[in-house]
Amino acid sequence: MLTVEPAAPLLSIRDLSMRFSKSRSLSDTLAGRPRQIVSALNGVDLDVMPAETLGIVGESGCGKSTLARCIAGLHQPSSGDIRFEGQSVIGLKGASRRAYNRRVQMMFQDPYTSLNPRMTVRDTLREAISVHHMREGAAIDRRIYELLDLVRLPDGAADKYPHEFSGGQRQRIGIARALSLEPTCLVADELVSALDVSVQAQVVNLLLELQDNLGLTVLFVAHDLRLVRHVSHRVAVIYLGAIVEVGPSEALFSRPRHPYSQALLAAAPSLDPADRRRAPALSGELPSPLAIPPGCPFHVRCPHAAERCRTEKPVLRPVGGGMAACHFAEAISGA
Ligand SMILES: Nc1ncnc2c1ncn2[C@@H]1O[C@H](COP(=O)(O)OP(=O)(O)OP(=O)(O)O)[C@@H](O)[C@H]1O
Repeated sequence: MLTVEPAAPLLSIRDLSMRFSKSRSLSDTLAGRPRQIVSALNGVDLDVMPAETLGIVGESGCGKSTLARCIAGLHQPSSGDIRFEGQSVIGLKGASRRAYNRRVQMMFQDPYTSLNPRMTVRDTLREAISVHHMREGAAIDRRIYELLDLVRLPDGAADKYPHEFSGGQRQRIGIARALSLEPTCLVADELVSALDVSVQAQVVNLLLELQDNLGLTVLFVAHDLRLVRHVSHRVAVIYLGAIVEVGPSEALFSRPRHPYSQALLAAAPSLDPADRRRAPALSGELPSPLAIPPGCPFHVRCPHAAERCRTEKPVLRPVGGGMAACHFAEAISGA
């Protein structure tokens, strides 16, 4: 019988932690108080499959951007491993670091701040293409028009400056610049949250089309759960710097297994009212990442917390068709 091997992950993240040391106020310094440590990521385990769109959701301050930046090589994690096509990328230097940086491209909320206002689109794209020696001579100009076509901008856009474009068009230029390096993976951190809703849909649909046509892997970090549901094949839910649930998008949105995912979805005004009836919306404040609760980090806000949750940290384990880090996931989600 023919057996089909499951595809190997493009990115494999294991026990990834990122600690920042908080800058001290003058009075703390004078009093000789030590610097405080912010645990932005606390043992993230996550696989990202080739050509999938993986949504990353969680409350503000849960560590979404820090995770995105670690994956894109903009932060050096404090511990743990990130493997790309099976090879660790931690501590990469020189040509191998440049090759990784080319293949994993980060895109930001406001490309205006990352586009040089004194450079035309042509110069911006030419610079990106030349730095990585992707093309030479006349092939660079041909590639510039190809890229503009890919992001649905007219040829005339090449000789304009960033301020001559709308927010949505600038976001397209940001995407074209990322694509100019022929990446394997795009990391989109709140890519469209600064845009009007109608423009958001256009940019997101363009991203979906490119993802499909070019076989890109996309990490889609966003607050807007409806948007995440629309674009993602799978979704990872992050809480206080750890993944608490990951699974196929439709399954996760229709039947979340972790009480945090249940509460997060219940709190989202835009989702199906049937989802909202499932669980009470989030209560209490997000604990400070300076002092993460022991045991299950969610127990202080969890309506189902039991004694075990206060002492024993749950591991991410298979539940239903996905994974959840809750001792009682089956009982509370009726699995
Ligand atoms: N450079 C830094 N120095 C100190 N603390 C940081 C730094 N970057 C992030 N943090 C802290 O790490 C935690 C996680 O931040 P992060 O920006 O990753 O969260 P987030 O989920 O992306 O939030 P948001 O949705 O608001 O962007 C927060 O407490 C934040 O204050």
